[in-house]
Amino acid sequence: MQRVIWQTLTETQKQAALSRSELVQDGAVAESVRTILARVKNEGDAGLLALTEQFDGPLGDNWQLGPEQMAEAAGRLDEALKQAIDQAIDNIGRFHSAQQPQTLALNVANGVRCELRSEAIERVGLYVPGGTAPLISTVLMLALPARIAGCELKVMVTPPPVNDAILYAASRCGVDTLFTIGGAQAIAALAYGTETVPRVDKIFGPGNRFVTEAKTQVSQQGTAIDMPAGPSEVLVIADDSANPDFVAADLLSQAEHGEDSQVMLVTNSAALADAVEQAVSRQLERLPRSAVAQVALSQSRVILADTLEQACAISNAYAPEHLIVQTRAPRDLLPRLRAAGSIFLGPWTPESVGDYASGTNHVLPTYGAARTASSLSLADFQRRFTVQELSQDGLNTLANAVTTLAEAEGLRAHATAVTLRLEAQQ
Ligand SMILES: NC(=O)c1ccc[n+]([C@@H]2O[C@H](COP(=O)([O-])OP(=O)(O)OC[C@H]3O[C@@H](n4cnc5c(N)ncnc54)[C@H](O)[C@@H]3O)[C@@H](O)[C@H]2O)c1
Ligand SMILES: N[C@H](CO)Cc1c[nH]c[nH+]1
Ligand SMILES: [Zn+2]
Repeated sequence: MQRVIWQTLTETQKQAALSRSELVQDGAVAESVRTILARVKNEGDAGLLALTEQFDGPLGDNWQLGPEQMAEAAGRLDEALKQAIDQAIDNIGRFHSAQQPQTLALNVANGVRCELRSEAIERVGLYVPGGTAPLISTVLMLALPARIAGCELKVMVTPPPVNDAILYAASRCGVDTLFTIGGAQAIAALAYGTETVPRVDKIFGPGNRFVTEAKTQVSQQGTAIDMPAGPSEVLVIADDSANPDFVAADLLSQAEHGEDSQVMLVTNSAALADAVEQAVSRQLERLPRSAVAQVALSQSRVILADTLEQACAISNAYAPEHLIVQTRAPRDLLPRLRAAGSIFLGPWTPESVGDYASGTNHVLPTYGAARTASSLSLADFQRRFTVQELSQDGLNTLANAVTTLAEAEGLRAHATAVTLRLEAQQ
């Protein structure tokens, strides 16, 4: 990890220190994704299967699985893994069920009733990554809120080969159909539909650069998406009270996701920075995915700040997907933290708990989108709409305001829709 002293940097150097990994910003990805999307749009299943063979190997005939085939996986799965999935389902289910919105209804004036209602988005596509690791937990993060929201059709896609744990999780969360397809070609199939894959209204889920770019491109063509949820990121704010081994483990837990992951340490203690770097080297030796983590670390930074207040400002400027705070009084910093997908407070809250089982959603905005985008929640699977109903008295109360504003805008028909009704009362 490259070390920088914040106070000594010029503005340009500060921007460079907080830039995303070069692998994430590769311009060639957009071009190849455009070609992949066009091929699936024009050729349907044939294009989809050819692209799958090119990037993931031959598909075979059983690339579509229904509820019965998913349920069969339960019999083949290790009991301990089933229990872990079940415990995670309990907590994620609890946290997302509690997010159910109440219908809002009020009389804003006498005889003028306004309501705010929510209803589930009908057909949703759920992308579960599988290129480097089969993300069983992502099945839960997508399919549980979709089921709790009441989405009618839940189509899951994941790169081949699919394992029994993914099938079990999908079955427990009520997925209707699962296709063993991945990458940009799977996003294209969900957005445009093919002879076999149904077109959906909104696509959810994280993925690598190709998947995230594909989501961005189809969103510009009319298919809704959740957010840019790309390669994993974590920023740790720590002071000299932090345990360097804990900090190192948290940094490595995101670095091992992929070569384009990015991890940052911001600290006001040079001694802690030294200790964390040593701990990272020690822990790397025992990591099966050390080669991947090492590439991610080479694009990552240790930033020395003067104060914790400055550390918070640096974190806000970077807007990380995950933000871990390991300081003497982590909650005290919360009011200063303005931009992060999910925040983890204190030494006993590793980011991994949010990845798997605490109950919060691990699908989170990356690339700095946390400045304005939110972590995935039940609301993303629903649309809100308003209802209004006026009594005759209510219309009379509003008539003057509406006709005056309509005339001021030069929109006579708008005014007439009201005045006609006033005349009808006489
Ligand atoms: N932000 C979040 O909320 C969040 C959550 C979980 C995971 N993630 C991230 O999701 C990512 C998952 O990535 P992954 O690669 O493991 O799985 P993935 O399923 O996203 O991507 C694998 C697919 O990419 C396609 N692909 C690979 N190389 C290609 C190429 N050269 N050209 C075109 N297509 C190609 C293949 O079709 C393959 O099936 C990781 O970076 C992880 O950090 C993010
Ligand atoms: N950290 C990932 C989100 O960036 C989610 C995940 C799934 N499995 C392990 N981690
Ligand atoms: Zn993770």
